Amino acid sequence: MDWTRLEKAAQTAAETPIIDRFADSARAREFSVSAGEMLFDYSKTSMDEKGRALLVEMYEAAGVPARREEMFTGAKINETEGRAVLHTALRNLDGDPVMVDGKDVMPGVLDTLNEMEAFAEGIRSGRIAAPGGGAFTDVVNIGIGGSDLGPAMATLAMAPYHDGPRCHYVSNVDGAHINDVLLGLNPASTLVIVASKTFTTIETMTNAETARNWIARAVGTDNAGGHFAALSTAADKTAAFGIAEDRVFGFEDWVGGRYSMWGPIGLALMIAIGGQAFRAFLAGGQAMDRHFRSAEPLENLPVMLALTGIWHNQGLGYATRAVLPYEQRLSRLPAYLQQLEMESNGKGVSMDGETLAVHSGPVVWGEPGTNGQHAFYQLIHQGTRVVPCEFMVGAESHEPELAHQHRLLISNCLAQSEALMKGRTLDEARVLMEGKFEGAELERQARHRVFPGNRPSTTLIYPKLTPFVLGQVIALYEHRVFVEGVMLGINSYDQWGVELGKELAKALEPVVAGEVSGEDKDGSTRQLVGFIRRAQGA
Ligand SMILES: O=P(O)(O)OC[C@H]1O[C@H](O)[C@H](O)[C@@H](O)[C@@H]1O
Repeated sequence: MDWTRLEKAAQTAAETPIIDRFADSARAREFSVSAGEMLFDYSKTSMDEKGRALLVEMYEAAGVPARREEMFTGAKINETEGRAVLHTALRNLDGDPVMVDGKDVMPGVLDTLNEMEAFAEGIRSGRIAAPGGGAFTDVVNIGIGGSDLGPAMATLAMAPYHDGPRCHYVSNVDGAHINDVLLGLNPASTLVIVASKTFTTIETMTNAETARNWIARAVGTDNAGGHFAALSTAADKTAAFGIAEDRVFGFEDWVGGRYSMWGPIGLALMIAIGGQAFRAFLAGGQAMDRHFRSAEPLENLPVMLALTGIWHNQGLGYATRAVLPYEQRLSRLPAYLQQLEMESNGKGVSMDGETLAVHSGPVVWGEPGTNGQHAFYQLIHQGTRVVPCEFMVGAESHEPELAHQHRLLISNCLAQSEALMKGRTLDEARVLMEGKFEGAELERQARHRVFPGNRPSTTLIYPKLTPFVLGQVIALYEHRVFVEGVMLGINSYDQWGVELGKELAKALEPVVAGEVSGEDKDGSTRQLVGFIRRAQGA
């Protein structure tokens, strides 16, 4: 990969102010791409035709199209774990064969989907009732990371379609989390879903134990099992926990945790919105898969989203990107994308173990607009670092009676990208302040009101945040991560970087408990443990 060539091309292109590019009346159209009814406009960036051609050349040279076929057809592209990467099979609703180790995985995927649906509809209708009688009123999903963020994000996003029992999510090992969630619930009518791919994650297993005690105290140990279901790849461990086989929805190791909401990990979402809406969500993902697999690079939305990301991060050195949904119901999307993007592409070595020649994936962060405007946009507009912004907004809302609010929302979204690009010159700021100040004070006041402008942003517009559109958006971001990962030459599907902390936490627990001295620890760690133990009166 000729990263130096990209850096030079990007720096040269960035010398032209973004706004000047609109002298070409075709700029907006030519630097936009659509998939279905969704439009991605990347014209408010410094990317020019030459730079884009280079990016496409690099995309081809990295072998992305061939790798993409390998992913869709079940090759073991997660090389460090020797696994296929087949979350796309979970939304392959037509059941076209997908082979792993010579076996078609689709019959199993579709059977599990049907079983999940039968269970979810049973819970929704009350046909599957609590052991003491009566329908379940509340569902508590206990999981963390990929076993939490997807369904939790989507349950919020799909509020207008939520007609099933209330759904709650507990992830943190901090006892405050489960305590506060359970506080308002009636154990006799609560279903607990233990969601863990491995069924070994300490946070989840600890919370599951707490929930089991809470249920058992109220309904008796014998009845507790009827309040549980499990989502996991580890059938032996779910059985050992005491969850009946017909309450376990399994999946295979070729589904990564952060890619797993399309299958059993999406059960709580399915209970919330029903099987039909959940299938519409899958269909949205499947539509994006087809688009990604067949469209030429310049017509390919995930590819262009990825190439814009590479342009900003590896080309121009912008270390972060902000995801700014103008959609309150996507309030957890930035957190979801943090795991998806940073756990996938935050790697320092390439697939073959060599140190990366360029920076890995960027820091991803964000909040919904307009909230962020009243908080951190100050830095985005006037700070010394450039933060490429990814805006997204629906043309329509679910609240037709509040159309004026939606107009305000859209106007704010579009105004922000316009303001970032245009900025405000010193002359303009001076004119604004004339009459209020004069002389040196006018000069000083004006300078504070200058916006450098020329700050890049992209905007994704979709018709309305339906289950289908949510599926498209999530699959879009998954494929963007894939393309960026292949171009960087890394394995986007392992996560060794989370292991060390887990190991050390395990070793520290007896030190914190005072059972082990901790003499081998560094001075800082010893000091912190000592302080905590004294504060606890130990
Ligand atoms: O689903 P689980 O096996 O409980 O894993 C939950 C999460 O924890 C791990 O540490 C990984 O970093 C995540 O990728 C994963 O989603």
